[in-house]
Amino acid sequence: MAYNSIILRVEMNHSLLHFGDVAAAIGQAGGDIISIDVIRPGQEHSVRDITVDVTENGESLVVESLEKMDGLRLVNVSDRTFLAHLGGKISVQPTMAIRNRDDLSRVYTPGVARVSMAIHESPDKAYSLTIKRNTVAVVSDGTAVLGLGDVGPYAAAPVMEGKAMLFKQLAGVDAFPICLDTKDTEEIIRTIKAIAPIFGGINLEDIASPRCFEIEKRLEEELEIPVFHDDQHGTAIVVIAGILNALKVAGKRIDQVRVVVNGIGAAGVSICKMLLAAGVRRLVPVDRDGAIVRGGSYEHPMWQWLAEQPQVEAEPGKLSDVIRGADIFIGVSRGNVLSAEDVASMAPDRIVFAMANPNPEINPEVAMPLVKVFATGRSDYPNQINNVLVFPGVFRGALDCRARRINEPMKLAAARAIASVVTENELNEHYIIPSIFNEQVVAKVRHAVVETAILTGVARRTPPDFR
Ligand SMILES: NC(=O)C1=CN([C@@H]2O[C@H](COP(=O)(O)OP(=O)(O)OC[C@H]3O[C@@H](n4cnc5c(N)ncnc54)[C@H](O)[C@@H]3O)[C@@H](O)[C@H]2O)C=CC1
Ligand SMILES: CC(=O)C(=O)O
Ligand SMILES: [Mg+2]
Repeated sequence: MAYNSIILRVEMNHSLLHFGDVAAAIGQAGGDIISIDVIRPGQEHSVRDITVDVTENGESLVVESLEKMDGLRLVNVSDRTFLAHLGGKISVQPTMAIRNRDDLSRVYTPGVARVSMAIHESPDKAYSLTIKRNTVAVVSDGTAVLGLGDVGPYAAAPVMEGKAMLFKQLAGVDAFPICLDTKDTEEIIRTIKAIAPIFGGINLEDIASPRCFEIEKRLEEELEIPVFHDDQHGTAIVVIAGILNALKVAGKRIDQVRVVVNGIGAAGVSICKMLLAAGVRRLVPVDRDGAIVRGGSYEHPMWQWLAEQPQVEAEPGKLSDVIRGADIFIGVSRGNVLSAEDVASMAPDRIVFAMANPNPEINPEVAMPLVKVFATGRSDYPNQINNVLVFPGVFRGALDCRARRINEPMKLAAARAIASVVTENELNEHYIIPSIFNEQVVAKVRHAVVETAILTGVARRTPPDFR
């Protein structure tokens, strides 16, 4: 069950009610009291902040029940999630203070001019003398934000700020959100190329398909820094990591399972490609109109590519037809598109990854009793399959070895590294993927990425710990 956390500021008249009455009313309305802070004590009146977890639609029930109470005034209701966003979630900090004119003349004019000329003469020095070596742009046009769809660049910003926080906290990478007010492929490419000089890497985020494929391909060809579409490759890498471990739990082999991938957009295409590279022999890609079949003809270039792969099944049908007998369902589509009957029709010891955000393809409470292994993209259930396990370590590694690009062997190595964090002894149906707070994740992904970049010749520098 998903929860929101709210803070209720209440003023109580003690001649008419006690705190126990208020706590009971909150409990009866479905709220779970987490903490109580006395803001203003008093014999006759007091003011308290009560922090309460409520179900996604439960806030109004709690508020209504308190509003009905004699002797209680509800001063304010605040949502802790919104409070965490006030003023945005990141800021820029200088690396030194400017305390006097001497400092000023070194970090700014006239001293800075010598540094500019040094970079002008030798552009590579941008890596040692500017923020380039540790800075990534998180770029979105706001057209496929989580599973919310085309909500625009302003609404995309909180998600991109969140990604920037995670880059910094988990991997020490300085990431900056760039939300573009254009949906034009050429303009997006031109803009990213124009801002690239200050960045050591480009993380594309929540850009709708199919334009995301062209944007990434062109930028990879035309820029000398790594470009990585997180929703495609970050997601595919973490899915492969999860599948490798889930198959061990289910006692199945990757070359023997039948896999249904629902939602063949940015994430779905990349997942399908990586599943094929990892050895899947029976694949059923499904989008809104049903299965994408071998031999079919499609306008979408990546669907056409899928239709030409020998491992893709030729049988047409809607999701509820083609899911019958499948060993694995991977959803990267929309919330609530998979029914309990669909899941029950799959093969025994089935694996379901329902990864649409924020609402998975099926309610976890409904699905969990029906499957061997269940995972979502969310942090409030076991087995969080989320690309946050990937992008911090991948960019840490790519920046440290100054990789020109992030190639397929580097992605597969990252997936294996994530899977390896869960040891054979620890592995079980509720623990197939490590937590994002497990410190080994970034370290192992970084190591795998650097090692493979060096082996495949895309590294332009060998980090000291690899010499
Ligand atoms: N857990 C994680 O780490 C990640 C989760 N996601 C989630 O996956 C979903 C898709 O993300 P993207 O690929 O970036 O979006 P996208 O917009 O590129 O692709 C979504 C695809 O789903 C299809 N679709 C929509 N409704 C469908 C239905 N009822 N049945 C079958 N297909 C349907 C669309 O036609 C489209 O092809 C979103 O909910 C997103 O939040 C995406 C990336 C990472
Ligand atoms: C996690 C993520 O990147 C998404 O849901 O779009
Ligand atoms: Mg995303």
